[in-house]
Amino acid sequence: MEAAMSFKATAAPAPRVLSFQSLNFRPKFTFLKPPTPAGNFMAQNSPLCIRAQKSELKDGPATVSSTDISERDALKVKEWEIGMFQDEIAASQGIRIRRRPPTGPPSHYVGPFEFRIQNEGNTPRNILEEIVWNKDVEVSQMKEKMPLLALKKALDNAPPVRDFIGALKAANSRTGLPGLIAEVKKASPSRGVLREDFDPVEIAKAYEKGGAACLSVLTDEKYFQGGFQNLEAVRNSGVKCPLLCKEFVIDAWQIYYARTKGADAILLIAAVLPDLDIKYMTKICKLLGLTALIEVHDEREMDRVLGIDGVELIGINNRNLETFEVDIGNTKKLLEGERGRKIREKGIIVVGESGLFTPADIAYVQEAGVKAVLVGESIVKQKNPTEGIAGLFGKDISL
Ligand SMILES: O=C(O)c1ccccc1NCC(=O)[C@H](O)[C@H](O)COP(=O)(O)O
Repeated sequence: MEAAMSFKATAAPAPRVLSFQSLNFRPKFTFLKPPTPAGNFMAQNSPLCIRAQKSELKDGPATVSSTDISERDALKVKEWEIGMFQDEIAASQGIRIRRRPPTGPPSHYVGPFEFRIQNEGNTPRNILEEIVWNKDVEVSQMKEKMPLLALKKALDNAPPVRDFIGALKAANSRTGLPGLIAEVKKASPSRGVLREDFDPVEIAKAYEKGGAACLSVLTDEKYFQGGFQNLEAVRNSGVKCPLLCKEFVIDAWQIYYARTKGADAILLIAAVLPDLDIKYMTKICKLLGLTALIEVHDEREMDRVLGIDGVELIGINNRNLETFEVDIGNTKKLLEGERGRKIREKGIIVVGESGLFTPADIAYVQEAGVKAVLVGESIVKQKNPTEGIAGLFGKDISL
């Protein structure tokens, strides 16, 4: 396993620089241009594509004496302010997930009780927020080991991209049933370990044999016991189904990384990413030939995503990632009325995700309007996942 992949997200994020809050220090922000076809891509760090201008750091802001504050400290101040700015934008779009702990020490901090109480905002509000905060640390460490330039070079050796949406449409027309994205998933925060004897390649082959159109491979290690080594192994195993990299993407760097490991598609979660991120990341996906599966969970997220040009594939998650509650009625609710009409008009393919166990569940979400489904637990838990697929659809869909 290469160095970048051996990382486990246990390290604590760098503490925020609280003492600078009181300084009257206003940064200028630069919204970077989207990537050009020539690959003139600059925003390798900030998901919101916002950068403090470096020249400003050199001269120092007018309101703070440049002898008081080193360039390094100034950079920290800017990073802190940019972080605040990101969360403000996200909150204005109804996003409750903060990108990182707002102040003070990280959640793992075990120092004096009073200090912990003062900083209790640093405790994640729910599991999704905890995952995102860990991912923030993990990604920044991985980026240090493998900067974007190196990743771009690695793209030359990546296997060719396969048509994810094409495979779903073909399966749908062939069987008259939703195309199946079968998930290679060992464990999850809500269900614990789903399968002890977990061999990702064996499971992937069994899924393909059972008629899966595409596969979803969990790459998060800490919460799902997945990994990029699984994605790479499945990709190199001869399995032909296009692969979704099931990650918690917070940074465009991860999209490049997923492509170098053989992904054909990647998940973007609207509960985590503001519109600007989704727009920007969708463009990067297009540039790399990847399909973006944009996941929504409620009406507000669906409306935001429907307002974004170029969206081709939307997943409706029946699992509330903050509470773990699963309700397949969610798919129906989000496809009713004007939203369903807009989706059909735009030719967007909808994927029903999570909590699908029986042929009746499949029929229900198909009736609601989905052309594809994403299924993990109900098939990965079966001794023979090939038979698990037949059981889920009520018939052999490999024919
Ligand atoms: O599954 C979880 O517990 C979970 C928790 C936090 C964030 C994401 C989570 N799951 C991702 C998914 O939505 C599912 O893996 C996927 O849709 C398949 O669901 P299922 O068929 O119910 O395994």
